[in-house]
Amino acid sequence: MCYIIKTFINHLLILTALPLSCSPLALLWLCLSQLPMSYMSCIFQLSPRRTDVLTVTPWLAPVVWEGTFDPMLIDAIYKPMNLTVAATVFAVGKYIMFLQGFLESAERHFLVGFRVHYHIFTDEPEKVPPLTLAAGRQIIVHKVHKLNRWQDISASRMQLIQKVIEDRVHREAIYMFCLDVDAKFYSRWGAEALELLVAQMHSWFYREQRHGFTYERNPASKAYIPNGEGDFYYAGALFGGSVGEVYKLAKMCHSHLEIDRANGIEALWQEESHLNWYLLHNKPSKVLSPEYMWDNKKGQPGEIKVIRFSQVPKNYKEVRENA
Ligand SMILES: CC(=O)N[C@H]1[C@@H](OP(=O)(O)OP(=O)(O)OC[C@H]2O[C@@H](n3ccc(=O)[nH]c3=O)[C@H](O)[C@@H]2O)O[C@H](CO)[C@H](O)[C@@H]1O
Ligand SMILES: [Mn+2]
Repeated sequence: MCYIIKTFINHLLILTALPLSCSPLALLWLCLSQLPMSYMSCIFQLSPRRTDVLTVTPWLAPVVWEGTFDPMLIDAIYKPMNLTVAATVFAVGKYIMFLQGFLESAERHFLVGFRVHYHIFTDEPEKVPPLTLAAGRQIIVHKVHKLNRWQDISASRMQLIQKVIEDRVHREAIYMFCLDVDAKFYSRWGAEALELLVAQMHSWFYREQRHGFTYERNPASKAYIPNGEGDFYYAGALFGGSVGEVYKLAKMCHSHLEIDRANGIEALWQEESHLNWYLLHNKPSKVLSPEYMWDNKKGQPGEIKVIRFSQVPKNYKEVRENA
């Protein structure tokens, strides 16, 4: 505290020592640009700015909402680490139409200033748009077979995520995120999302009570969550964390999907149901607010100060295989 007061006094002294001919804007800029990190964090962080939403879980994981973090401070901490973050994106069948909008908007808002490896899984590699990416960022294309049912395409992601981590991501990246392709970025989606195991409150369920969540309710399924249990309803469209944690998650969800399949069971929301089971038993160390994967169909209620990433409206019958 002493240090901060001393720094503040120093800044006042700098100000008074400047020639009066300096414009007030230039003075303000000079003053702000001199502020050390500790002083900035004192200004921006030490009073609760969100009291309208849950900002910490009962297991003490932060819930990231606009206003709960200082983006400059976050970047100042993470950028010097020179991290590589992998992102898996599936664009199979007609979903290839979403890829360009996804990638172009990601280049504007997704972990800007970080090294990002986009792992694109598609049955038509020649249709991946030839984009020029920012320095340190690259696209890696993986050819996959198109499965017949959209449910299988969506669920097959767990197995392919597991495999790509084994093949290369474990030595190429520190963190990774697994993202739906039918969405666009609109605003900063940054390093504040990095943690060991990261999940997102589903935009349709963050105000619901537990009994309203669409968990799998069949006790014979490996995704079964009994009534009265559960924390949040997490989105299948976005999860991530350290490469090691995502590997454990994908491997277990894949194995549970296989066990269910062998027993002739398909959970209500396929891999999303298994993801919710996994996250109930392995609590995420950071929870992202619905800002991080919104659905514009819901408008913009007061607590959503920023829409960072949001689903593109689509006609399911047109884009999904065998819908
Ligand atoms: C916001 C959210 O939580 N979305 C989930 C939800 O609806 P969604 O409507 O978001 O599912 P979806 O149709 O977008 O499918 C999920 C993702 O699978 C990929 N894909 C799917 C079909 C296809 O023909 N080609 C293709 O590439 C693509 O990356 C897509 O973004 O339910 C799905 C159940 O299966 C998944 O759990 C989604 O993550
Ligand atoms: Mn989607």
